[in-house]
Parts: sequence; structure tokens; C-alpha cells
Amino acid sequence: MAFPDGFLWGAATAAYQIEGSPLADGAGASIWHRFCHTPGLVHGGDTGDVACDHYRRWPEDIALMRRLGLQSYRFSIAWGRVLPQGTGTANSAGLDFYERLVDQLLEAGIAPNATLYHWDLPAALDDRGGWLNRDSADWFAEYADLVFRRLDGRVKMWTTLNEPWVVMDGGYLSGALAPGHRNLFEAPIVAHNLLRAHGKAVQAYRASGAHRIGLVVNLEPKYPASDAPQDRVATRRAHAYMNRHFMDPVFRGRYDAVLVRMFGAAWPAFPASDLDLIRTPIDFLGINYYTRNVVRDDAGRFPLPVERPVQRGATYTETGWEVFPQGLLDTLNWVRTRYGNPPVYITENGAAFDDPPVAQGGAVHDALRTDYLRQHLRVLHRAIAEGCDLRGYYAWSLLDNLEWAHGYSKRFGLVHVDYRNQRRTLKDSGAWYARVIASNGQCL
Ligand SMILES: OC[C@H]1NNC[C@@H](O)[C@@H]1O
Ligand SMILES: [Ca+2]
Repeated sequence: MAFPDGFLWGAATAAYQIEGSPLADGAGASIWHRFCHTPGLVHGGDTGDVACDHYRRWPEDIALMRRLGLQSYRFSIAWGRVLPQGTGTANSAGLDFYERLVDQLLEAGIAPNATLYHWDLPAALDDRGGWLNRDSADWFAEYADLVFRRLDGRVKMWTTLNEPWVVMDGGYLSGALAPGHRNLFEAPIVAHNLLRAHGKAVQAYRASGAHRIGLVVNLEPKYPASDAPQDRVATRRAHAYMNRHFMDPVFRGRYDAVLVRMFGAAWPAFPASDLDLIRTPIDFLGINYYTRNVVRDDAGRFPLPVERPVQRGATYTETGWEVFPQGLLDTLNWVRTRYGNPPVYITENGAAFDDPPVAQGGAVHDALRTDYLRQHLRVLHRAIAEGCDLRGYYAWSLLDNLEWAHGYSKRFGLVHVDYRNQRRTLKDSGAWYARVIASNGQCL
């Protein structure tokens, strides 16, 4: 099933998950450096101190990308390498790292797709309130402007934020992610400042950039566990809380009423002018899709009265996510119909499975991952046939890497990384994906 000519095939990573050397060459610590070095917060006490040592092995990793035949590579820029204190004096060694990376990607015929913020806020800014401080939008715009002026023209696809919902929910509500807050009143403030930061960065790009900029959101379709009214209501609330939460302000200039009602007194009165900033038009939307949610009302929990009943007969990944490719099609059609069919890239899709060890002769027979990817790519082909303006796909992830609070225990890579010696091994799924790219999806 061939994909349209020009469909962009890539793979994705993020700075703190792969680079290592978090404080090298003048870089400033991030909230994830702090979080990992706080005992008990990350599986096995794992940290990003070494990770995949990509900060030093990036030429080898670009060679891997060439072997896969990637047409594009989505990576993130570590804010603290570029601005160690988050604002003020730039660190030229940090900018140089990304400049060299970008130049070599272009040499290799691989289009860079740079994410400005993939969760690694400079710790110095968290000390000033971080995303709780309205000034965070200005800090982010200053950082974005610096990077645009240095790299635009070579980087022709930018995204401002990766998964602002996860930043809010994980970092400020559940506390599972940096900076580890658990405060219902902080969540809407953080979400709003992230969106303002996005808007200001897009405005900065319009002033100096000549190419394309977008936003990356994680979307997870919600399905009621039964037709019972309380399950349907709970499903609508879960949908508002995760999916409409960021999409509505960005594409429709207002927050979803269900969401506002859910938070009640915890929902601040935001000035209308903020929403005008947030809705600054973007050139494309990045969607990260992994799984769906089946929602059953669980009135005991707040603010999200939901529980996720296990689906009999379903396959689950190592991160507990149901394999449900239909959810990707439903999500893409929802975006098409509710938000005016914006240009979309799947900026992340993949799965962690309990891969077999590297076999003799160096092979990883990760059949479950190949099957997961194949099922989801087939759905994309249907989405295009049904009218979705789908421009490309990035597998998560190029490399096994630091899966945040899971540490290195969850492997998403097309390429296996042996953390004892940093040896990379192309998995069967990677070799298969290379064939998909070479045939523009014909072999699916
Ligand atoms: O959980 C898998 C991925 N999800 N999106 C954000 C990435 O940083 C994660 O590794
Ligand atoms: Ca804090």
C-alpha cells in the first residue's frame, strides 16, 4: 500500500533520554538531572548522566540513521546546553553541538526536525517558579529566538513543546515526572503558561524564521467501558482533560467547558488576550500516539474519576498500554473533523516490549515491535484514504533510551543499546522499517 509521494519517514529521540553528559561544556543542569539524582524517583536509580552517550557518539548514530534510510530525524534541543541559566548568556559550546549535528544530518540527506522543549527545563528556571511563573513564556521565547537565529534555514521543521499534557499531568499532578509536584491548583496554571510559551515562540518564529513550526501533542482516544451514563460522563471528562485540553486553545482559541467545570475553583480566570496569543496559527500538528483508554467511572478519584479496566484478549506493551491501532484512526479522524484537517505528522509511535537478548551474530528478534508498527502504519494508510492530511511518520524511538521514571528498563528502540558498552545493534524491527521506508510503505 504505497504512501503518497513525499510522505516523510523518520525516527525520533529526545535530548535527556539519549545524550548523556548533561553538564558538559558549560551546560546547565535541568529539572530531569535533579529529578534523577533525587533518590527513589527513578527506577533503579537510573539517570541521564550517560544514557546512550549520544553527546559523543552522534556521528555513529547518524550512520545508523543512514543505514535505516531515514528521510528525517526528530530530536530535541536541551535548553540548558544553550542557555545554562535558562535566560541571559548563551553557551556557544551548546549551540555548536546542535549546529554540528544538524550540518551532518543535512550531509546525510536527513531532514532535521527540532523540538525546542522535551521536558528538560533548566533547573535555574525551576528555582524561579518554572512553568508556574508567567514569565516562563518570555524565558521560552528568548530561548527559541536564540536557537531560530542560529539554526533556521538548516532546520526547516520546528516544534515548540513536546506533549504539554504530560508535562502538566506528570510534573504537577501525579508527580511521577520532573519537577514532581502534586498540586491540582498548579496544573491549569502550568498548562496555560506552556501554551502561552508555545504562542510566544511561534510569534518569535514568524518574526525571524522562514520555514515551518508546529506543536507536538500526545492524544489518547477515550472509549466508555459501558453505556452506563456515569461511564459516558467519565469518558467525556477524560477526553476533555487530555485531548481537548491543549487542542481547543491552540486551534479554537478557548478552553473546553467540560474541562473548566472539572477543575471548578481550581481553574484560574485567564485573561482573554492570553487565548489570542495561544491560538497564533501553526503550520502543522505533531501527534504522538501509543494507545487508547477505556474509561469506567470511579467517583472515588479526583479530578479524573476514571479507571482503566483491562481489555480481555488485548495485547499490552511493557508500559501497560493496550495495542489498539484503531484508536489512531479514530484520533486522526477526530482531529480532521474537529480542527479543520490541519497538516499532521505522527511525531511518535512505538512500543516497549520485553525484547529477547541480542542473539549470537548480533540480532534482536523483536517481532512484537514489528507487528505493532506494521498495524499502526496500515491504519495511517486508511486515514489518508479517509481524507486526513497526513504528511509523515516518526517511529519512537531510534534508540533504546532513558524512559523517564522507568529508567532504562523499558526499551522502545529500533536499535538496541547495550548500556554496559554502548554497543548499538539494529533490531529486526529496524531492518523491517528500513524496507518500509525504501518502498514508501509498499511492503506493508
Ligand atoms: O513513553 C514513550 C515516549 N512517549 N512520548 C514522550 C517520550 O519522551 C517517551 O519516551
Ligand atoms: Ca519545585
